[in-house]
Amino acid sequence: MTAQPRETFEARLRAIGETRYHDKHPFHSMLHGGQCTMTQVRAWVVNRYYYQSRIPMKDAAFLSRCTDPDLRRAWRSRIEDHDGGVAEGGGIRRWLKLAEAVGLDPVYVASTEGVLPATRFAVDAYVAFVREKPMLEAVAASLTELFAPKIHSQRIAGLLEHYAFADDAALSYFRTRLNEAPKDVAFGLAYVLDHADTLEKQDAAAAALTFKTDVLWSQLDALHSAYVTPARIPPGGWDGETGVRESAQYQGAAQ
Ligand SMILES: O=C(O)c1cc(C(=O)O)c2c(n1)C(=O)C(=O)c1cc(C(=O)O)[nH]c1-2
Repeated sequence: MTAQPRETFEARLRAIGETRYHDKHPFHSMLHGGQCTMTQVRAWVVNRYYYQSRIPMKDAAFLSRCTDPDLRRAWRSRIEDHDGGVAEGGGIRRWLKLAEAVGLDPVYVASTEGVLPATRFAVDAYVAFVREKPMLEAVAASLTELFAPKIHSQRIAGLLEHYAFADDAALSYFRTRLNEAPKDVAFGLAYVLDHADTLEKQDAAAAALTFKTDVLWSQLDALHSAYVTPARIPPGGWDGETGVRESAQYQGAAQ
């Protein structure tokens, strides 16, 4: 079957974000609107660390299958963005700065103990998807980043306005992503538009992007179910206390 015209296919991909991206999730409205308690903010930081920690692993899985040196060269900066160098670190270290700012022990957060089972399943499914699926689908799955700069900007503004822990140092992860993501997404989008040259491949790429929106949405469903009243923390989930520093300034309700 004939492929959709490039513009129609791009609009189709963007429409997936319009309807399914996790900026529409109620947990994000609470977080960005200042309605989260500090326990809920900490639960988000603990769980989202797992996603951060697995992103460079999924990019390494991608690179391990990649036979084209040009594609490898373009892709490898994603790992550098998250891991950085020994001295300065990268996105993972910046996420742990956020963990400290909200009163969590970064060693506890980095241990990934307390990560909700559903978060683990969702994130591990993303890594497995990138390891196993055709390269086109693996790239297409990363295109949720098309929609990430908007949510990162909303998050910076919302956290600064509503929470006492938030300052430029605590939020440096998100500011840095605003600079890093556009180059990744421009490359990824061009790759998908160029390589999805049949309707079947376009359908597969759209399905991969939809799958990825599910990966993101499921993580927030897990948080909402565990930590928003009527809270139901599953066995193994963070208990709201472990890893909270005694000196944590920001106890109690959102501030
Ligand atoms: O805060 C967010 O909502 C958000 C979403 C996404 C995304 O859409 O997958 C990423 C990020 N942040 C992010 O910081 C990041 O480094 C990242 C990498 C990837 C990816 O799939 O390779 N997505 C995302």
